[in-house]
Amino acid sequence: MTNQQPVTKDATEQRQTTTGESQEETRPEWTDYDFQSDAKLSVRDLSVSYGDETALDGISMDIPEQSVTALIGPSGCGKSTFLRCLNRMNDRIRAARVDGSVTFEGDDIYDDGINLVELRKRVGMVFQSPNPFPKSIRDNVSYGPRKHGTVRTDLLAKLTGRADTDEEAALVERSLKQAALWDEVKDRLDDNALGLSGGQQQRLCIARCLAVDPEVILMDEPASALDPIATSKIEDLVETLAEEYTVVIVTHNMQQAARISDQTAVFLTGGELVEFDDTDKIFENPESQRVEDYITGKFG
Ligand SMILES: Nc1ncnc2c1ncn2[C@@H]1O[C@H](COP(=O)(O)OP(=O)(O)OP(=O)(O)O)[C@@H](O)[C@H]1O
Repeated sequence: MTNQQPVTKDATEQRQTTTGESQEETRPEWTDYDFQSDAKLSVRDLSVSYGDETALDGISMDIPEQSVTALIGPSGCGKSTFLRCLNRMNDRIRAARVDGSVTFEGDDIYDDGINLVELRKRVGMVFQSPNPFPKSIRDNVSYGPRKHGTVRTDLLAKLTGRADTDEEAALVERSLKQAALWDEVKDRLDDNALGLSGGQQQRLCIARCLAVDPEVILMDEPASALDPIATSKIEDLVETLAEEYTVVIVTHNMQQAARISDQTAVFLTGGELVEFDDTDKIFENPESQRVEDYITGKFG
């Protein structure tokens, strides 16, 4: 029998927290991910609190373009808060205080004078529960382009014969095809969207997001309310979308993160980003003992 003591990866002394998560030193190099493309979004020293409670604590992270970045971690570690910071959705939460910067193609989105409507057009969002409008499938998709004036279909345009009817039809078709929904709905575009299945509704919400030509798509657990077949369709879709768009996705499902993402960021208790790297590296050989414990199901 050997006399060896069990050692952690970096031999850092560890303590168990009440959540079962052990505490260890966090090293900056574990989050300093050196990816081989341009950064679409650069986050620096981002902290968020809700009243007295810290939800994110000094996060710095670059998000590579045209790829899928997964955000994983136990419940309450700040994944959704982080996602909402990327298009300033936290502005809608009165108690939220945001410090630090998020740069999108050179501009700090937290600067005064940023046009939030334009920002959220370029950095779109898909939510956990499908939330189509109680309107026709067609109107759901064309709602954004009409609002932004990309297509004109108002009464005056119609009366003067200047309505962009063909343009609108083409945009609806393109967006529904991109969202892998066209074949299922092309013969019932005027039906109410609420009559679609949950999975179809979620792909419609993705089509609605795509219709305004975003560059980044933020997804907050987009498949968590769906059955396995609908989930698999969303996963396939996310991988396809990343050929053209930058996708950032929050998921509780680690197999899903491993299947569809190119890189994974692991957040842990206290709103801390512990490790960010290629997804294969995170799942096969993480640097942090806490990340390994989380991934192998020891807590969370
Ligand atoms: N609108 C809010 N008002 C007050 N506190 C909030 C609000 N949203 C989130 N929080 C708190 O901030 C912390 C982080 O929450 P957040 O939802 O970002 O975590 P999460 O990792 O996405 O959790 P989950 O996986 O359960 O969705 C939690 O302690 C949560 O209670």
